[in-house]
This record gives sequence, structure tokens and C-alpha cells, in this order.
Amino acid sequence: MNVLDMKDPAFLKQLSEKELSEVAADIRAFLIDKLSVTGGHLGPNLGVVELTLVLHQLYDSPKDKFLFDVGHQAYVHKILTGRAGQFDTLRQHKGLCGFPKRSESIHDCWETGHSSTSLSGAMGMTLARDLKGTDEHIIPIIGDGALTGGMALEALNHIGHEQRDMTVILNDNEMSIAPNVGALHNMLGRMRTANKYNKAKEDLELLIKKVPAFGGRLASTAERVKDSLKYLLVSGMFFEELGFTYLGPVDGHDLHDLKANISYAKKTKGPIIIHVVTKKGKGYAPAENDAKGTWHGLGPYKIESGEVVKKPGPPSYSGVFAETLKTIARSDDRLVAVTPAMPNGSGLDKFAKEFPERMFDVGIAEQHATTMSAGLAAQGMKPVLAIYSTFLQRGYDQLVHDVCRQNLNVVFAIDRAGLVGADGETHQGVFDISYMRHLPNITLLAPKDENEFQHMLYTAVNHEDGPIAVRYPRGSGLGVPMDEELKELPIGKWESVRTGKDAAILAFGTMMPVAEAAAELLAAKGIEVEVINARSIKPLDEEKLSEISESGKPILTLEEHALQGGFGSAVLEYYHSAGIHSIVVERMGIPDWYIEHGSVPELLEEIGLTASGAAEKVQKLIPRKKQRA
Ligand SMILES: Cc1ncc(C[n+]2csc(CCOP(=O)(O)OP(=O)(O)O)c2C)c(N)n1
Ligand SMILES: CC(=O)[C@@H](O)[C@H](O)COP(=O)(O)O
Ligand SMILES: [Mg+2]
Repeated sequence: MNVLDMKDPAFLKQLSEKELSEVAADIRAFLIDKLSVTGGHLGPNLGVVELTLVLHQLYDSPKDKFLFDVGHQAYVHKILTGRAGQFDTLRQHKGLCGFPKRSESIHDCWETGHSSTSLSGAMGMTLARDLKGTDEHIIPIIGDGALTGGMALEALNHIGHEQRDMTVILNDNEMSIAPNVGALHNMLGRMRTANKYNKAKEDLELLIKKVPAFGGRLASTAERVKDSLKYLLVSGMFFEELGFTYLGPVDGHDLHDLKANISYAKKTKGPIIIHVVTKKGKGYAPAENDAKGTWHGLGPYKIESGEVVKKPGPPSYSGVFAETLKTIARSDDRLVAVTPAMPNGSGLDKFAKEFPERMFDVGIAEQHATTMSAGLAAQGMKPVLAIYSTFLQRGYDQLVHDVCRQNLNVVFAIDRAGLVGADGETHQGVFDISYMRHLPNITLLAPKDENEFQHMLYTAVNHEDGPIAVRYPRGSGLGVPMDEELKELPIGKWESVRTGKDAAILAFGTMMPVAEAAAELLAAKGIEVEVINARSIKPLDEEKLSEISESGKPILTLEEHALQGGFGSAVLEYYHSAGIHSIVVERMGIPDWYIEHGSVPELLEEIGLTASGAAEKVQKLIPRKKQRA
């Protein structure tokens, strides 16, 4: 069947299992082909083709609600709901979103991107259904990785308590991005090999049949023995003890097995969890055999060879992070690295190769990672928590309550700070300055390039005066030379990289090249602008700020961060508190809305965070008479 003809999932209703398997093959071929050009989350989606087909065959979306946890595995759902024709624009500017998007389709009832939210969302929808007296089915689909997220466990606890009708699909492929970790993962492993319980149960039943019955006594004893056997052999009892009916393990690529169990669940009262065992990357050998997590989410690749198309260029910030951390760790055995399930993306997988005993992947557990780091620091270790800006949002109270308030020496390596591009709204790292700079005791730094980054990281690890964060962007550096020796940078001291008498641009991180380019544009108009690398966001360089105000130069602050409460706000607050009201401060940054997916240059262009935009803004601050015609 032509995938592009799939407009409404109702077409699945009358298909036989054979026809369904043909549709599955067509969808797999489509995904492998399309994503070889656009990139995307190929592995997760190849793993849920049969599952998504059966779900849409047996349930009636959009009346019945599918909540895809994380949502990176919703491409099959998007194909079945009429969006196959948009896959050439996947994760591109104004194109198809890589995650469920309510504005895209009535079949997308719940938006995700951050992990472990589906069960809570589903519980809310279940309560709403029961309070309204409607009868739709609520079906969260959560992966084994997402299940390690704390809020998923909070939700399981409540769902089990409420005993309302809901079918949870646990998509267990033994992988998070990298191989999954944790005791839950091990427990699921025991469940995956549960058929030994079924064998033992059959043997027991055979035995009972051979012994002449002593009435119900033997039968009821046998039942108790069977139950305790189940308890002993099948840790699926974990879910049963929480109040769920556990079904599984179910082969997630066997249409018949899937249909039988999901049909049974549809008819069963109360909370059900169906443990579906799938293979990430199923149907495409390079992805199927991926033990590291390369095929979880990736750029374009060559279908025949499975070769990922590599863009040449300077080292990535994550790569510099890993190398620098290894250098520091060789002479500082206090250093311990922590990641919440992002070993590959953060670069800590490379650190772990040299220091396996000093790197901890705690699963998708940002709250735990943050407070565990506090515990490490409380005992004199030097924890470096590598965490994406957007995911640290999940550990905010732990940042406040456990790290900053106790003034513990935790280093936050805040990766993916700034716009991240293709992952869009849920992943843009544009709020961390706002949610960190108001916290007493925190120090917040941002490097202008990868060379300053290595020094900044070294400075942060040697900082013994409380928590310190270094925020840095996704992707490559500027290709600047790297110093051989690491050195400490002065915290609270900015760097003037260009002099100018007419105005000053305060920028940091990725906005430094933009500021310098703007200064060049302005120089062509006879406007001399000082460019300052405001690399210490907290504390500010108050000496420099008062020096600028004495010069009377207007200021433009430039940040790839939310304007609300960002760096520019900090500068305004400083001048206000210092009683300096005469100075002109203009701010440029991320406007007060969520920035969708697209390439970072396109997104910056769209919001005017460009050299020409900055130059235009500064020009308006300069009296006409000072400007060359
Ligand atoms: C709060 C949060 N932390 C980390 C991530 C990054 N992340 C995206 S998918 C993923 C792994 C999900 O594993 P699983 O739920 O098993 O889904 P699978 O990819 O195996 O289908 C992670 C860690 C995220 N999206 N949200
Ligand atoms: C879906 C998800 O949250 C991750 O897969 C994320 O897309 C990884 O981002 P990076 O590609 O920046 O590591
Ligand atoms: Mg998984």
C-alpha cells in the first residue's frame, strides 16, 4: 500500500494480519528511505511499527487517546494519521514536528518531548473522562527508558491507587538512548524471560490433574502454590502489587500476540499494563544491531551501507567537554561525572572509557542526578553533572533546595544551552539563565568559544565557593586554536574584545560572533562600538558596568536566551539598584514565545537575533549627528 494514501487510520479496521504485515513493511521502507535524507529518530520508530498499527486498528483515535511518552517514536502514528506526505519536512523550519503536536492533527491529543509525562497526562485524562461520564479509552505508550523517570513512578502509584480503566503500553526494547540502566531495567529483563514461569505453571497443573482431587482443598492449595510460584518467578508482580493487571511479555512484532493481548485489555476493567517487548531499529540491520544508541536519533545516512553522513568541522562542545574532563580527572580524583541518561549526547561515554568507575548514568532521572550530585559534594567529591539546559528544568527544586541552598560545590555542565534546532520547542535551552541567576550562591558562566570553554570548565572544577554552572551550545565550536595548558579564568570579569566610543554590545557564548559582526557593520557607518564578552552572567562585572555608565555609551545586550529574566534583565536590575537611571540599555534575545523546530540559523533569522538586527538596534541608539551619512 502506498504510505502516502494513508489518510485516516480507519483503513486498518478491516485488514487481516497478513495485510497488516504488508502495511508494516511499507511503513518501514518509507521510514528508512525518508529519514536517510532528513535524519530523525529512526531506531525508536522502526521498533513500534506493528505496535502502532495494532493500536490504531483496535482503538478509535481520536476518540480514544494515545499518549506517546517522549514522543520521538510517533512517526508511525503520524503516517497513519495522514501526515506521510510531510515527512520531507521532518523537524525542519515550518515543517513536520518530530514530536506529537496538537496543532498538527486531531489525533495528537498530548504533546511530549520531555520524558516520563505520558502516565500523568493519561491519569488526568482518565479522571476527566470519569467525571464527565464519557467512555473513551486512554492509552499511554511509555518506553523502558521513560519508565525510569521519577514522575512515571509517581503516576504508576496513583493510577494503581485509583483503579480506573486505563491501558498502559510498556514498550520495552532494553534501550534508553544508550542501553537502559537501573534496577527497573533488570526487573523488566526478568519479566522478558518469564516463560519459565508459564512452563512451571503448566507442569504444576498437569501434576494436579494426575492426583485424584481431594475436593476444592487441593485445588485452592494449588492456586496458592501457583500464585506464590508466579510471585517467585515473574517479577511482573511489581506491577500487580501496584494494582495493575500485568499482561506480558508480549512479542511487539507479532501481530497476533499484540492483537490478542490488547483486545483482552480493552475488555478488562481497571488499570492494565501490557509489557510489549520490541527491538529498537527493527527491520534495518544497522539500527537493529546498534548497541550504543547511534541510531536512536541521527542525521542523514546512506541506506545501503548504514554510513552516517558526517559533516566535517571543528570539535563539538560535548567533545571538548569530554576531553577536558579527562585531563582534569587525571590529576583530580575527587572528580565524578554524572549523566541522566545522556552518556552519548553529553560526551561522557568517552569519559567513561578512561574512568568507568567515576561516571554514573542514573537513567532518565534529572531530579535524582541533581540531588545525588549534592550528596557527592557534601562528602568532598567534585561532581560534574552533565545535563542539557532543557532537562535541568526537571531538577529545579533539587537545584534550589539541595545544591544552592546548601552551597555545595556541584559543577553543572549545561549542554545544549541556547537554541538546539530540530528538536524544537520542548528542547530549546533558553530558560536556564532565568531559572538559575536569581538563586543565591550560584555562579553562572558562558564561554565565547571552545578554547575559553576548556578553561572555564577547569575554573569551574577548581571553584570551591559553591555551585557553578557553565552553559554551552549544541554542536561545534568556532574552530579556534586550543591552548595546551588549562588555566583559571577570573570569575566576575568580562573581556573587552573590541573598543568603541559610541556604544557597547554586551554578549556571551554563541552571540559573540554576532556582536562582532554587528560592530563591523556599524563601523562601516562610522559608529564605533565596544564589544564585551560578558562571560560571567552571575556575578556580573559590576566594575565594567559602572565604567560603561560613566562613559555614557548606550548598551545593547545580546543573548540566545529568553529575554524575560535573562542576562539583559540582570544588567537592567544592576543599573536600577545602583541608582543609575540615565543609561540607555536595549536588550535582544528570545522573545516571549516557544521557538519551534528548524535550523538554528533559520530560527535566529526569524526572531531577528542577527548581526544586522543588532546593528540596526544599536544604530537607533546613536544620535543622528554622530552617524556618517
Ligand atoms: C526529561 C528528559 N530527559 C532526557 C530525555 C532524552 N531522551 C529522549 S528519548 C530518551 C530515551 C527514551 O527511552 P525509552 O523511553 O525506552 O524509548 P525508546 O527510545 O527506547 O523507544 C531520552 C533519555 C528526554 N527527552 N526527556
Ligand atoms: C528525543 C530526545 O529528547 C533526544 O533524543 C534528543 O533529541 C537528543 O538531543 P541531541 O541530539 O541534542 O543529543
Ligand atoms: Mg527503550
